[in-house]
Amino acid sequence: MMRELWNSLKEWNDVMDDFIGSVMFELFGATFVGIPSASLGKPLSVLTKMIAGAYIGANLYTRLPSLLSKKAQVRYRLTNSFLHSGLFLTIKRRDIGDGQIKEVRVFPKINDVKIASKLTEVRISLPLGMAPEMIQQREWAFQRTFGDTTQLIEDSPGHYRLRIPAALPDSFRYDYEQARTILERTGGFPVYVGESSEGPVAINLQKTPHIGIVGVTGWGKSSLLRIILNSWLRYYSPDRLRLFLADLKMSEFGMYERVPHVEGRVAVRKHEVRSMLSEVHEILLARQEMFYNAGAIDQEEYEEMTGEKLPFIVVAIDEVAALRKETEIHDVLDDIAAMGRSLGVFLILSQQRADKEVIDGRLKNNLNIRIAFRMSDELNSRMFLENGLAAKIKVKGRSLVKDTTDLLETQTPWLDTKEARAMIAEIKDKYRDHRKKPLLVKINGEVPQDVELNAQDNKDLLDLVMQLQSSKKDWIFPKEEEEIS
Ligand SMILES: Nc1ncnc2c1ncn2[C@@H]1O[C@H](COP(=O)(O)OP(=O)(O)OP(=O)(O)O)[C@@H](O)[C@H]1O
Repeated sequence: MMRELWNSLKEWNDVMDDFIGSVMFELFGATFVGIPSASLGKPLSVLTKMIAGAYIGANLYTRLPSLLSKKAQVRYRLTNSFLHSGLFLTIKRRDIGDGQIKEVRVFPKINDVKIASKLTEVRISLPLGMAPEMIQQREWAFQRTFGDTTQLIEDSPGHYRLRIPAALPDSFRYDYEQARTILERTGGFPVYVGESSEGPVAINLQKTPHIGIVGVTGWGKSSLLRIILNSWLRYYSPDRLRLFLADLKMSEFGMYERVPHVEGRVAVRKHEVRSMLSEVHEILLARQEMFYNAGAIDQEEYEEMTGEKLPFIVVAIDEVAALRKETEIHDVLDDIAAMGRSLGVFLILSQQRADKEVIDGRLKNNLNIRIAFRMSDELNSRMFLENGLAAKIKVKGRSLVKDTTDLLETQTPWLDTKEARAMIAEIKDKYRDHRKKPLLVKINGEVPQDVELNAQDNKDLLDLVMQLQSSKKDWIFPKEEEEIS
């Protein structure tokens, strides 16, 4: 009871603070703090105070509604952050009262505040004589005031925009329709990565290829992989999407075994990953030749020229750090990272840390989409995102998504394993009789354009692939003189 009373008193006190601050701000603008009224010269003092009183009264009367508005609150909090971070110039002026020279502070000018349900934007311009670095080096102060994902953007020299995204909910359920809508709207080869305060987020992998997911254990990496894969499996047919999955923790990807979009078995041992990647490498080289022969520079152009749609190929590896000593594997990953975009082959690599002992610099540089859940410390976060914000994440499933330009705070919708399995069962059922085109069957160096397999052949081929993989052998192709019966 006492605590509640105390809390409401504190709340009231905060509101009053904000209110009084807003009044002062609205009346005197962002240009002056320190009003020199206390030291007014005797003869002028009464008169000036009367004028000031009348001015305050008139302003209060006309501006009261706007003083209580959210915009005024934003202005007040921003001015406060200018003040506390030292973002002002100190200039000398003559006091109108006593004629003495006094120091006054000149703050950046807040030109405009726009508040929408999902985003607040503030336009700021610098006063004459203020160096741009002064504001650029104080993004931290705005983040402290308005939240970690606040961004300062330079619109033109001396003119800045502060983007303040609305707060995200801590947890909400996965809704496929929401994912589908944004996948459709994004186009290319989109990946759905969660919800930001501005709505659902999808990124076109054809433009920004390869994803790195990092975060300490238990903060949402697997749950993100689940929503990425499940959204894709429902959105694409196996003729448009093929997955090569490796799960070195032997936990998350088990549920995707025998899904028609998934090639072979999920690799759980290093030698299985090696053999899986040698297959992907074959595909990479074959596509390279195929596109070259057709005179196409990438998958998009090849499809346009030939009218033939090829499947997007994704290699997803959960806990890639377990492979850090496997140079052969890393060579293939490097090749995919470097050439994969144009050939329609993409990587999703997930791990707990991002330092160079775990993932080499070249590979990391090619992971154009970086998604960080909570990270162990600022240094690690800086290495991955170029800022320390991921170490401050306090909500499970909350991540920072950085593509080549933007940094967005997102929340992964929650899809529990039971629901994910139910979705997968429906997908398996939907494609039960689907005749999947083999991704690549290399016979005597030829890549057949159209191989029709019936359901039994398809199953036999799949069983053979699985046998080969589980017997730890690499691909076996028939010798030149052998006939295929
Ligand atoms: N998007 C989310 N919304 C709500 N809760 C979540 C979300 N993501 C994760 N959690 C909570 O965090 C727990 C751990 O999540 P998850 O297994 O995805 O973490 P992880 O980073 O993959 O961990 P590990 O590396 O151990 O596999 C979940 O069981 C769930 O309770």
